[in-house]
Amino acid sequence: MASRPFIVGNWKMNGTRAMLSEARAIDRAAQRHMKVEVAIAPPYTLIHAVHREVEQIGVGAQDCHPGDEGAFTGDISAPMLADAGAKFVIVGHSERRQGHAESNDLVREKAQSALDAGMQVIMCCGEDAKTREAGEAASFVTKQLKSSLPELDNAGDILTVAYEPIWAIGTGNSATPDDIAEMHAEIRKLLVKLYGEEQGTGVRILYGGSVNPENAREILSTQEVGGALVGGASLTADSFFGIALAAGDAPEA
Ligand SMILES: O=C[C@H](O)COP(=O)(O)O
Repeated sequence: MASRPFIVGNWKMNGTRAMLSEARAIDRAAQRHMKVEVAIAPPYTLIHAVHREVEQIGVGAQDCHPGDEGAFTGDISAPMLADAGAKFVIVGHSERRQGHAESNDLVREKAQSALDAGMQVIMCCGEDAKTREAGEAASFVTKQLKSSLPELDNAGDILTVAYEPIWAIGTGNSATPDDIAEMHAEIRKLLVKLYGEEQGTGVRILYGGSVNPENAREILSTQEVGGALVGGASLTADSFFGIALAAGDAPEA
């Protein structure tokens, strides 16, 4: 089982070169707090620049096309991302699944493409409010995940799962520790079933959805939470590192 908590900032469609100073500040803080693994996924336009500026943190992408190259105007392939310095790709984020009508099959192809290009994958999953209210959150998420995950021999080394209930994203309304623990236990069961005991328990399961420096400690000490996928609060080094500090017992910066 990977031991260090993994704190990933998803900058979404935010950031110009002016944000490179935040990336540098996050990197400096990460160099002082090695008990936590820190990464950011800036927009495509900043991946190479961030990669060149940082030493300690991981740099990844927020999506990729499933193909390697071709006539796909506006798309970016996994090999291009790897070439730009990306070490991982987030796939299946609800903002892609909903806003771009991405199916589980497409998400799985994207994940495979990222892995083929030598990168790791952060696979997102999560239910909407209606599904949770209907009491179907666990069955929805496990089905979504099962259909989105590629076949793997070494899942523990190259795969991270991020549980992000859609109703918690950007709302200030994070899921309760009990709800998170319950869902992560279901996800862990599925991972062990798909990849076997050793590899399945090695996959880190992140929680995402309104994580901030104030609620991070409670969320990150919840059973089976291996880290956080952070949106809004990852946009400044101060708030993002407040979360990273809560993830470990590192001294204050
Ligand atoms: O990828 C990150 C998640 O969508 C969470 O976003 P948030 O922290 O702004 O709620």
